[in-house]
Amino acid sequence: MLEKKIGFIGCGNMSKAIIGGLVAGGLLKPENIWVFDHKPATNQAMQQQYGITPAQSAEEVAKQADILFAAVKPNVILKVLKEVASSLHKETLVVSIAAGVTLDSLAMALGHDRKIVRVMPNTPALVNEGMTSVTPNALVTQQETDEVVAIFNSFGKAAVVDEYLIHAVVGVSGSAPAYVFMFIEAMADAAVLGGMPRAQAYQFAAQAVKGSAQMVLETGKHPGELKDMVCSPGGTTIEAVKVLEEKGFRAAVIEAMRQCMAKSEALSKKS
Ligand SMILES: NC(=O)C1=CN([C@@H]2O[C@H](COP(=O)(O)OP(=O)(O)OC[C@H]3O[C@@H](n4cnc5c(N)ncnc54)[C@H](O)[C@@H]3O)[C@@H](O)[C@H]2O)C=CC1
Ligand SMILES: O=C(O)[C@@H]1CCC=N1
Repeated sequence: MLEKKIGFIGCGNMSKAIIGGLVAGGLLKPENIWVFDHKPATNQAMQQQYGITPAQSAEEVAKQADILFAAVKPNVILKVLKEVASSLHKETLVVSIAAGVTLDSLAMALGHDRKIVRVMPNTPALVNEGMTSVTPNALVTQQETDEVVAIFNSFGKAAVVDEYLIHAVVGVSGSAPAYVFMFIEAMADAAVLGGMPRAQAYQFAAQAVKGSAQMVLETGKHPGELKDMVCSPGGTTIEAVKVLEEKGFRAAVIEAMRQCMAKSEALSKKS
C-alpha cells in the first residue's frame, strides 16, 4: 500500500479511469485520493462512488498532494499549473497526462526546479487493463519513477519511455481504444447483418478482440503467424483477409496513426 496523498485537478474521462483503476487495484486508501474538478457535482459524485476526498479548490489539492495529477485538457493545463505552483511543496511530484504538452512547457509553468513526470495513459485503465507510458524529467529520482510506474501498473501495464516516443505512444495506445471500438462496432454490425441479435454481437466481437490480443501477449508468436493459424486453405477466413487487403485495411490503420502522431507532434510545438 502506498502511504502517499494523490491529488487530481480535473476529473473527466481520464481521471475517472485512473481513480477507478487505483481504487480497484487497492494500492491506495480512497480517502488519500484528493479531487478537484471545477464542476462541484463531479467532486460529489466521485466521493459517493469511490470514497475519495473532494477538495474545495485546485490550491487545496496542490497543498495536500505528494503526487499531483494535472488532468485537464491540454489548452488549459499550463494556466491551471501556474495558478497552483506556489501551493506545491518542494518535493511534490507533478504528473501531467495532457497530450502534446512537453516537459519543458510544464517546467516553464511550474518552475525549473520542479519534479515533473509526463504520462500517457488510456481509458482501459477503468477496467484494470490500461497501458501507460511514463517519462520523468531529470529531477525525478529512480524511486519516484518506480512509484509512478507502480501506480499505473496497479491497473494495467506501464513502461518508461523517452519523451520523443510519446507521439508513437499516443498513436498506439493513448488514442488506440477509439479505433479498436470502431473495429468492434463494425464487426458487430456485420454479425447483425448475419442475423445475430445486437447485444450478442457486441459480446462475440469484443471477446474475439480480447482473446486475440491475449494470444499476442501470451504466446510471443508473431501476429502474422497467429493470423495464418486461423486461415484454413480454401476456407472462410482467407476470403475475409483478401477483402481487407483489397480495401487497404493495413494502409488505413497506418495512415490514421501517422496522422494521429503528427497531430501529437504539432500540439507539442504549440504548447
Ligand atoms: N481521454 C483519453 O482517452 C485520454 C486523455 N488524455 C489527456 O487527459 C487530459 C484530460 O482528458 P479527458 O479526461 O478526456 O478530458 P475531460 O474533458 O473528460 O476532463 C477534463 C476535466 O477537467 C475539468 N476542468 C476543466 N478546467 C478545469 C479547471 N480549471 N480546474 C479544475 N477542473 C477543470 C472539466 O470539468 C473536466 O471534468 C487531456 O489533457 C488529454 O490530453 C490522455 C490520454 C488518454
Ligand atoms: O484525443 C486526445 O487528444 C487524447 C490524447 C490521447 C487520447 N485522447
